[in-house]
Amino acid sequence: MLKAKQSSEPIKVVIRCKGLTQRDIESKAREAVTVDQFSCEVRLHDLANGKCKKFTFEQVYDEDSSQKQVFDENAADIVQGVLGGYNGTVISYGACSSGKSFTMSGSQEDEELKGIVPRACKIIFEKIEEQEKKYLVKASFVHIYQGETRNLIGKNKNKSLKIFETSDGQIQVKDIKTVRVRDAESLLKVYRAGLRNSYISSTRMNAFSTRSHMFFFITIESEEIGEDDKPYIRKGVLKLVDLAPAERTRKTGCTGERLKEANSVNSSLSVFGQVVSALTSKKSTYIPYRSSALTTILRDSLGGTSKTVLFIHINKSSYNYDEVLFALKLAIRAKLIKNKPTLSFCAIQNRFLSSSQSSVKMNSRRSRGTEDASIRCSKLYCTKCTSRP
Ligand SMILES: Nc1ncnc2c1ncn2[C@@H]1O[C@H](COP(=O)(O)OP(=O)(O)OP(=O)(O)O)[C@@H](O)[C@H]1O
Repeated sequence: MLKAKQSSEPIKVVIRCKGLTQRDIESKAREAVTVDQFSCEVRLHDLANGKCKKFTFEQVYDEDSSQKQVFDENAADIVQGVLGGYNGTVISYGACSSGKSFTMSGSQEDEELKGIVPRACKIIFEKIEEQEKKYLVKASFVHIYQGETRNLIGKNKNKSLKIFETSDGQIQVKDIKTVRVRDAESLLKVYRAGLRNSYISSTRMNAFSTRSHMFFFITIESEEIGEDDKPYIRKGVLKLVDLAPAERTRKTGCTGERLKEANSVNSSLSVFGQVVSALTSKKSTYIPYRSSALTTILRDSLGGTSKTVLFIHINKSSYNYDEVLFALKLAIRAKLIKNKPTLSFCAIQNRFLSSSQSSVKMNSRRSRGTEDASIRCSKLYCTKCTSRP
């Protein structure tokens, strides 16, 4: 694989605030966070002693931000990049009930409240329709529950899947279920089917709290004829990641199985924080990606070749002061992570997408047992890889 020198760019860190809930108001909580959307400053007020901490980011959304605005200004470019042959990642991080799933999934019924995933599904096929090229779109949906990676779709949902590294350094999930899709509706159907299988429980903070880290992968390949009249393939993988909440168990009041889940999530999020710290510290010589399944899967997204947006969600209530401070400190560090987005553009020996099918063309080659979540070059059809500006 020939690799041109890629320029590095920081990952984009976006703060999204959620206002006081009825419950906050009833419990006499006050707003501890104020936002200046023009200067992109978040101010965290310690109401007990009148002190205020200030943090500045590239993009900050107050509670009145619309789902469309959030998608258009942050995720649309990532989706466009994936259609063009880059890997792209959107990560939704935050404490319990801070709005992570609202940002990723949103409402299924109300068009205006639809989140990033349904909007991405729609726009992918709108863009494909505008092109002359042939496309192949595939989806996978896995989650990490109590440290184990499992399919959220397909038959074997209880099987623990192995994550491994190939000889050329790619991270793969063995036996990941992959579905080929022809339109936005089928893609969204895969997502919804997976969501129905996800683990959601009621906690003191949220009646529908996510108990596992969820990864929806959309792989897009397109075929085109290059300037040398030979066929080429572009391949990009979109990772849409809804993390389980960083949770103070004394606040959420969980016990038994819920407590085990929370401890497992907290430990993987702690490794997430360590990876962010290691990537942004001049002193560190080792990045502990392998210390959790979560960071192993996210290796390409944090300090790798993906274009990445990290949403940090915060509750404005004074009740959440400690969690907000923790999340903002993580966000400030994450701003310093640099990725090197790399185009996957491979010459192939034969055209592999049939011209008799419309819009999205299906690949006739046999599917492999293992599908890759972050592959840059499939040896199945690659004769050489190169990069284009
Ligand atoms: N920006 C927002 N505007 C309006 N409602 C919101 C917003 N963010 C979150 N909500 C509402 O707050 C509630 C909790 O949000 P959500 O389930 O997305 O939180 P979460 O961070 O995913 O929670 P958990 O970590 O417990 O799974 C939901 O009812 C959701 O609709």
